[in-house]
Amino acid sequence: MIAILGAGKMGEALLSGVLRAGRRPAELMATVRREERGALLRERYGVEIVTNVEAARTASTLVLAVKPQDMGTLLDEIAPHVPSGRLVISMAAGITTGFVEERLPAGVPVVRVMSNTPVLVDQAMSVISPGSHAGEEHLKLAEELLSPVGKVLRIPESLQDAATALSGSGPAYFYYLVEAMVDAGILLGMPRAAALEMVIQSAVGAAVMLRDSGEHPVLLREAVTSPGGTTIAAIRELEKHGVRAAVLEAIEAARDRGRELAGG
Ligand SMILES: NC(=O)C1=CN([C@@H]2O[C@H](COP(=O)(O)OP(=O)(O)OC[C@H]3O[C@@H](n4cnc5c(N)ncnc54)[C@H](O)[C@@H]3O)[C@@H](O)[C@H]2O)C=CC1
Ligand SMILES: O=C(O)[C@@H]1CCC=N1
Repeated sequence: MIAILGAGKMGEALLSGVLRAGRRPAELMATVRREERGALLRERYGVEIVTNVEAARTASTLVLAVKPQDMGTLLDEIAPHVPSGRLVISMAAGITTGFVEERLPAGVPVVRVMSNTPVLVDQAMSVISPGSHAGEEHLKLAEELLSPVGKVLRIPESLQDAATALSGSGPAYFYYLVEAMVDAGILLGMPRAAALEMVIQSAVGAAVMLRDSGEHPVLLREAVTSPGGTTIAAIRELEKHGVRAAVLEAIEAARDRGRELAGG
């Protein structure tokens, strides 16, 4: 039995993905804060909605999907009810396995995961790290849970905040770029719907080429950039406005914010 504690955006996305991957609703349970949310999840997925304490007592795998700021309260609530041998998977940004371990009974295996919203379309990037009591079998269980909804990569926990900044938040940066490009289309007099279609298809085409060609992104960009042509005129402006430096600083800021989150 897998329990998702705090089934909000990420928790629901994982729940739906696990069901798409073939698990039965009877193998899953979820917890929520608001009753209406529970009713909606029960109706949408047919899963049982239980209390955090019931989930902790019953499920063999507990997936903690509340916001980092709510993690301490949730752990204090479930700690007396988590029997040994349970696997605890934490999905929260910034929360270390040490933070979880010190609030749970000694020896509980904890795996830290950073996934992202493309879980919803089975294209997530999930990076996982073991806590001090998690072994190969626990990492395998986490991989089993996450691989049907995307790629899974093992990394040392020291890189988790960087992964959060890169791939956890990553989809937001691409959406932001798409928004800005559509605005540029509007500036140039393009109807919004047409601009959006062009930008989305260019993004999908570029993403599929990146994933499937095996070519380095620099080579793919160079192939678009004709001598004396249009693309280099745009690239010159991007360089002039320090877009690359802005990306480096933005992702570093996201990493630093992740480091602060466990502190509240
Ligand atoms: N949104 C994103 O793109 C990503 C989020 N994350 C992480 O996933 C976690 C969840 O994020 P979201 O799904 O975006 O947040 P969310 O706010 O949509 O979901 C959290 C849910 O937990 C519920 N909750 C809070 N305390 C509770 C408690 N004590 N018992 C039961 N339910 C409780 C809330 O009512 C809410 O529905 C966060 O820790 C975040 O850092 C990770 C990767 C990407
Ligand atoms: O913005 C956040 O804090 C969460 C973590 C990664 C993506 N969203």
